[in-house]
Amino acid sequence: MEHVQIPDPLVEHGFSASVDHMFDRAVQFLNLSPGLEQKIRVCNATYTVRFGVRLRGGIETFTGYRSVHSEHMEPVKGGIRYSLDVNRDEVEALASLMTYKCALVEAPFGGSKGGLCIDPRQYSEEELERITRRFAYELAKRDLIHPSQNVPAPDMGTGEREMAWIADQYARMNTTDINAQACVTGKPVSAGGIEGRVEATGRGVQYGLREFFRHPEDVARAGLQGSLDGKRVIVQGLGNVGYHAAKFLSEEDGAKIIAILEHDGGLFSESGLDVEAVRQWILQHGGVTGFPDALYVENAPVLLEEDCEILIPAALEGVINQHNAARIKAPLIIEAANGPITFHANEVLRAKGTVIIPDLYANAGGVTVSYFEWVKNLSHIKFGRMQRRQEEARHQLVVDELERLSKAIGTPWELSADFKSRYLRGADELELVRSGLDDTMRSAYQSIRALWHVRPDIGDLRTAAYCVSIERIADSYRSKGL
Ligand SMILES: NC(=O)c1ccc[n+]([C@@H]2O[C@H](COP(=O)([O-])OP(=O)(O)OC[C@H]3O[C@@H](n4cnc5c(N)ncnc54)[C@H](O)[C@@H]3O)[C@@H](O)[C@H]2O)c1
Repeated sequence: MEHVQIPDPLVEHGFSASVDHMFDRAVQFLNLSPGLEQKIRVCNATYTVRFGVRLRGGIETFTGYRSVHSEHMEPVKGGIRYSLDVNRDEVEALASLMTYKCALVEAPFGGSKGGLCIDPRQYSEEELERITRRFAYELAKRDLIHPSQNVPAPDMGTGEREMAWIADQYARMNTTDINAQACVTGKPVSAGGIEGRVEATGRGVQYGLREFFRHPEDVARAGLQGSLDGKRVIVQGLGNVGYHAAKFLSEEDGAKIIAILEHDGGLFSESGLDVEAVRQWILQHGGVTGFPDALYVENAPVLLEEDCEILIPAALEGVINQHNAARIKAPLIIEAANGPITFHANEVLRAKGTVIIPDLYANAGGVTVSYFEWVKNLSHIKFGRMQRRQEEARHQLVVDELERLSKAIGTPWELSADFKSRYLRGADELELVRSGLDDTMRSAYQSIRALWHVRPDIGDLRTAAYCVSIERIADSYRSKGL
């Protein structure tokens, strides 16, 4: 029994509209008052800023945004994107996805997102630093960058470098704020970041897929069987998220990356691509063109329609849409990017029985590890130091007891030095981050699949994920008030 009005394809243009339609489908299954539904759905505020920077003997004016979707928990959290396509609708859609994503993985944040209309490839590092610092200044003076109010992170076109500039800019403006480092996450480890943040979103995609493949009934719903080993995978976008996901899946799970789509074309190899070699080629040449060990396809988007078991869009939104959805052959799609499938395409794929692991779950690894980084910054203690001490103390007790028992039974023996050193060593920061991420991805998937199986009328993992998330946000409003 579904009451969702399928919008006219000719009027479904916006990214926000797509996210809202997905929200609307989910709330039908929840018992919320219309007022509360509306409160959760709408974007609270979007700030637009235009600022000038002296560059190359003249003045250049830039437009940037920071949108806050929901403050049911603070700080609000979400990346900053650098791209010429950035616009108000896009940041609002991305901010709402952040709200739902944080609730799903129980990261205690509201949702936000920012963007700057810029093609970063057109500027030198020095110019980018000046532009970034000025943008950060504009946002920070309105508390849109702030450790307890609004904490950005990397997104398309930005990374550790930009986050370090933002953190430094904020610290200079707030010299007495002892928590200044927590104003942004995704910083380099040497500047208050955390091990494992750079890989986190791609790592989360891998952990999410592993969890999916641990459930044969779920795998069967996609018409597949077995494990990730040998599965043919197509990846769109070999940036931060796509590269790490493709690398880990091929190196650690035996998946075969048969196609990579980039901004300047695509690569195809039935026997599998060497992800590291392609990445190095892109870093040196700015794109995939000319890569020697694969078939080059100029019209890359057609590769989305190739035969494979798993499709991983990890670049832009709206790439699977009303024009190509019917031709997508992959039985399983994991949305590493935000919003890669429009609402219409989602309808077509649902009807075909394609299983979609949705963005709000699939790429939540980034915000999960950002949360660890934020906590590390606020606690002013190396992440895991307390756990490590406790772990070492517990392990020492076991070793002592084993040695005491061996003497007591009169057959003295000694633990090898190798065993002792490995056993006594507490987990390091990277291990703790990875295990925390794995745990988060596993438990979030359990909560979604439980609903997917118990309520067949819900129909798909995306709707189930929205239901879990919206219900948690509603609970927060119910307990705390508006
Ligand atoms: N970085 C994170 O931690 C993070 C977290 C959650 C979600 N995401 C989402 O993941 C997606 C990718 O983000 P990222 O951080 O990897 O960005 P990125 O800038 O590191 O990489 C994006 C890649 O996509 C490629 N690309 C651009 N246009 C393309 C096109 N038309 N066709 C194919 N490839 C194209 C770029 O060349 C680049 O290699 C975005 O949707 C982002 O919102 C990122």
